Amino acid sequence: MQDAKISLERLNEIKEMDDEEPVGKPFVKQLPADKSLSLKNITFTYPGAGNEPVLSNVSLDIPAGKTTAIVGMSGSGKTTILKLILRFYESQRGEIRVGNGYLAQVSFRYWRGLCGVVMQDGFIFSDTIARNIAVGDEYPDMIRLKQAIQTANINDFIESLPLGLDTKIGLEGNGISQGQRQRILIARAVYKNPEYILFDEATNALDSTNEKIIMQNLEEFFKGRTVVIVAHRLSTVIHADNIVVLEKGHIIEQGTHAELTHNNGVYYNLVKNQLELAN
Ligand SMILES: Nc1ncnc2c1ncn2[C@@H]1O[C@H](COP(=O)(O)OP(=O)(O)OP(=O)(O)O)[C@@H](O)[C@H]1O
Repeated sequence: MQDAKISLERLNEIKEMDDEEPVGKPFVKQLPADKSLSLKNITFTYPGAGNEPVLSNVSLDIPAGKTTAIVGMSGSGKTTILKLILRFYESQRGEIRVGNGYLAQVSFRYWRGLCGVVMQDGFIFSDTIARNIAVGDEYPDMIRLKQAIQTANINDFIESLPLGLDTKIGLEGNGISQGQRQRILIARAVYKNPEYILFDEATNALDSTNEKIIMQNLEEFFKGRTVVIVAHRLSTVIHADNIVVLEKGHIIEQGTHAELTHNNGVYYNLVKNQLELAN
C-alpha cells in the first residue's frame, strides 16, 4: 500500500513540516514588498556520512509573478531546490532571500501557508475527496472547490463515484490511480489560492490529453503568482518565463524556450531527444 510506504525521509519531512516554530529563531509573519526569491550561492549535502554535495554554489533568481521551470537529468538536484525553498532542509552554505530579507527568518507556518505544493510523494489523507482538496477547511468554500476541480480536470472522475466529493479515499477508502492522485493534489494546491506555487513532476502520471488540458487551465491560474515547476516532460515547461537547466547540482543554462533552443546546448538536446522518443 502506497500510504504504508512512508519512508524514513518522508517521516523526517513530515516532522520538518510540523508547524512548530523552531525555538529561539527569530521569525516574521510578513514578506517584504518585493516577493521575489533568490538562491545565493547555495551548497547543500544531504545529512549522512559520505554524501556528496547535491547542489554546488547554485545562484538562481525566481522573480515574483513569473514562472520559473527547472529541468535536467534525474538526480541533478531539481527536487532538492524545491525542498530547500520549502525549508525541509537548510543549506550548509549560501542563503535564500525573499526580496531584501532572508527566507530563514520568515515564520515556517506563515511561509507554508503561502505555498501551494505538489511534490512527488504528496500525501493523500484517509478522508473524503472534498477534505483532501480543501485541507483543513471544515466547511469548504464550494465555489473555490469547484474551480479547483475544474482546473485539475477531475470532475468526470468525481461525478462517476456514487458518493461524489464525499467518497473516502486514502488508506481506508477507495483506491485511486496515480493520475487521479496527482489531479487531487493539483486541485488541493489550486484550492489553497497560494501566492507561491511549487510543482514537482505534478503531471507526469497523466496521459498527454489530460496533461494538456490541465496545463492550459494552470496557465491561467499561474498568472500573477510566483511559480516554480520541475518537469521532465518539456511540453510542460515551454511557456515558462525562465527555464533553468541543472546538471549534477550546477546550473548550466537558463533562458526562455526560444533562447535555449537557439543556443543549441544541453536544453536543445533534451528537446531533440524527447521529440525523437515521441516519434
Ligand atoms: N534524503 C536524501 N538523502 C541522501 N541523498 C538524497 C536524498 N534525497 C535525494 N538525494 C540524492 O540527491 C541527488 C539529487 O536528488 P533530487 O531528488 O534533487 O534530484 P532530481 O533532479 O529531482 O531527480 P529526479 O528527476 O529523479 O526526481 C540524487 O543523487 C539523490 O540520490
